[in-house]
Amino acid sequence: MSSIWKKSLYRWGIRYLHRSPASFAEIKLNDVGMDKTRNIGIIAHIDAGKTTTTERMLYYSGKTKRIGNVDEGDTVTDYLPAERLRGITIQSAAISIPWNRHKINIIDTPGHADFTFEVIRSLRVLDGAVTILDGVAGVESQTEKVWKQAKSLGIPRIAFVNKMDRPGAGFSRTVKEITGKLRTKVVLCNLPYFESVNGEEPRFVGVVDVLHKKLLKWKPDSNSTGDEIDVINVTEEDQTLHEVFEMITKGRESMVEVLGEYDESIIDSFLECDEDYNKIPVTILNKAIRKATIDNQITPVFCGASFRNIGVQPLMDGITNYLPSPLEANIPEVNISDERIKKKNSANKSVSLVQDKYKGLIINSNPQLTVALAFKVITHANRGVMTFFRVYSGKLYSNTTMINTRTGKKLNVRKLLLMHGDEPEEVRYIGAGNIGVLTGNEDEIVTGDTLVSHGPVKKGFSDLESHMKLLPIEVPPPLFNSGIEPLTAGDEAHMKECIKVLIREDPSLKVHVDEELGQTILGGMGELHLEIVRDRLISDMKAKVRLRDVVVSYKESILKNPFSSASFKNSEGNVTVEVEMDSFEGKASETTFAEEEGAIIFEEDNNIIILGPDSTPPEALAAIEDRRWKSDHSLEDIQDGIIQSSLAALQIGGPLYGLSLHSTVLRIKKWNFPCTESSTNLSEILDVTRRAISKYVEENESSFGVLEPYMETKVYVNSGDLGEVSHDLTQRCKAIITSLEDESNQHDLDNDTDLSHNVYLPPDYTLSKSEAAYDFKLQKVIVCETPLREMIGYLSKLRSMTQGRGTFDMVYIGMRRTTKARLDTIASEFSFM
Ligand SMILES: Nc1nc2c(ncn2[C@@H]2O[C@H](COP(=O)(O)OP(=O)(O)OP(=O)(O)O)[C@@H](O)[C@H]2O)c(=O)[nH]1
Repeated sequence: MSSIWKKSLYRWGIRYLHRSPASFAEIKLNDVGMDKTRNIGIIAHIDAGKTTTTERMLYYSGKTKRIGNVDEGDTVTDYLPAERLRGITIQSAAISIPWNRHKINIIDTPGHADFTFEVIRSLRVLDGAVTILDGVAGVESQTEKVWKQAKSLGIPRIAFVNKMDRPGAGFSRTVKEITGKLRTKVVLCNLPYFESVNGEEPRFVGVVDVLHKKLLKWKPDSNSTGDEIDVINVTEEDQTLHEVFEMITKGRESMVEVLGEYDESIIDSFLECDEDYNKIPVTILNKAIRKATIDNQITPVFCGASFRNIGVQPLMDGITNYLPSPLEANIPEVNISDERIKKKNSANKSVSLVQDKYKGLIINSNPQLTVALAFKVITHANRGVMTFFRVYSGKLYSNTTMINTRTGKKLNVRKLLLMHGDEPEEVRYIGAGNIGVLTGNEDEIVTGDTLVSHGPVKKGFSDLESHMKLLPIEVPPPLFNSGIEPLTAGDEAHMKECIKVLIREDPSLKVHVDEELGQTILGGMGELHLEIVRDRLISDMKAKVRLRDVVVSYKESILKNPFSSASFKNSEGNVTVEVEMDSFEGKASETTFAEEEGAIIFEEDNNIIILGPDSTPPEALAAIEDRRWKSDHSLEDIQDGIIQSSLAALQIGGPLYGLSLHSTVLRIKKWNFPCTESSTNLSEILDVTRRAISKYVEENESSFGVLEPYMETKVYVNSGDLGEVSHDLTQRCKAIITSLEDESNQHDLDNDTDLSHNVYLPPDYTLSKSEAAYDFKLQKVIVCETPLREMIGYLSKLRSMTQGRGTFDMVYIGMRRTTKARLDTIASEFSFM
């Protein structure tokens, strides 16, 4: 009893029978209320199908007239030439689409680990995320990484198990990995449906909608765009669909069990419905799923095959049904700071800016004020500098004034745009909860800046308003370096201009000039990252430059504390600075200091600078007290100057190879400055600080050593290849193997509780019949720690050892000391860093 079930679909709001280009024309996207807005990101491992799925969403919403394909290089979201050429996403594209009388602002993010920063900055402005998983590969490393980041920001997620059409796809296996590796409870909204025609292998043709008790089948025809869906009512009486009915009943039963833990209304409804799972109304279930998802208690799971145009529309419904509106989202903290230097309070070890925290202030208590976060700055070939921002409160209007609270500078808001991939739409304002673009203001805004405005009202900014700061965006450290030089001296000015543009766009790209060698060094997240930078410089920006080989980013650090300090005085003897150094392991932000109550602690590039509580000269404090302070510079100016100068000195480098210092604690033990004289120059204390640090470094050269980046590496191989691959890892790659595990149960090792225990998991039909399933059972995971340098080009080596079957992934774990033996091998690479 198959029917095209048009009317009922509309009743539950789904518009997926006929794509209607004008479906939302009656409602202007910019006027959709906050409650009907969804800011979502699409996150996943590389190649899981994010762009493919996004393209379908654009098409079904009526936003595009044809489906773009990654493999043909004609997608809307991957619009950079480098993206289309490589078939990967590099920049997060922002696009607004209508669906279900809602507006979905989608950000399609890159999956490659080299572009993790792009994902992090996008996550900061999202209210919810769709995690796309490859049904064959399951939960991959980058998915785990971005999932954790989304979780730490409190962003609710739904999961989409994609590529269900591929041989070896395992829905239930992937769900087990979701619960195991991602540690979340799940509610399975859709189950995969396979059909066998004429005794052929079963083919994935649709999904079982557990909530609505329907079977949704898409046309298997390869020319079908997936607009038409055969919607079949599943009832107990229909014997032909007996199996599907069973799936729905079991699916609902486990849904009720999982949701019942959070929501009593589910249990009440179950009892009212004579304990019949199939009688519980959809509205009750939907409400409970929505609440538990927004509270980050569960993850709703959908499945499909985007490439075959199967299963995308129910996922879109899931977005509007279960992900939060900006009103329900986890609003980032707002800090009010009147300090120009970052302070870290030793008592709570927080690196956030001190002073009062007004959590939730923006939306709730000051709706008139417009507060926005600039999360991305790009330079467009025709439109110039474009700043992507998210408005958290109020409305940002064109032709008004705003203040950048980082610099305290007032800026003009000229043109405002809503972006649809590369297509702009000029608008008069962008309201709270939305993502927009402002043009102009070159060099005035960088990623992470907070922008405050009074909207169209002309008035000045109070002290409080001009010091508001939304939680900043953390920039990961660069792991690879490459020297860059102009082809001729005449090309240098243009090279510098181009680098400036790239750095403004991408804060994970670092530039450093080695004064001694006269060499400019670019630092990036990976080989691909720097390769793309080179392509952009040479092909897009026409810079005449040469980039040297990409090498790992090494650092120097003090390895043993000599318990001495160094002091430096200027020639008149009235400015002095005394310093000492120490080191720490791990992340600066997680390092604790026992006795630093009252100290100013500044952290950058994983170095910590401490202005101890007793470092300020008692004469200076007395001069402030007795109003004898005459200097043109305040105490804060001097402290700020000392910190900035220390930072520069740490960048200049260590005594061994001139590599920048890392994991170093620099203590300013004492400083003095003639504050009762007006004419003293601030630059004097900056110079003395730098010289005191150089003196310390020179005097303690023997205590310094080299650090190199280490990765936690997971290598996936068949058991037959285990011996050769392990041997190669330990011998050639200098790996320390920490464990050897079976792929199939790897996720259960760390955690005893099986979060999938009461979830109904249908049999994975395709698995037992496919070669891939066989491989999966035999797959082993070698978990090890490796120096990053030895992993360059590892994939091709691994492939040749495993007949192309082995894969690996790695995550940066920190800088480690380089052994003497390794130093001899790698020291030649230091010359161009
Ligand atoms: N068989 C099959 N292939 C798919 C499916 N979805 C995507 N693909 C293919 O998988 C490859 C990767 O798809 P993308 O959409 O570029 O994946 P992505 O996650 O956006 O990749 P990055 O942007 O590079 O991170 C392409 O060759 C797609 O055609 C699917 O449902 N089934």
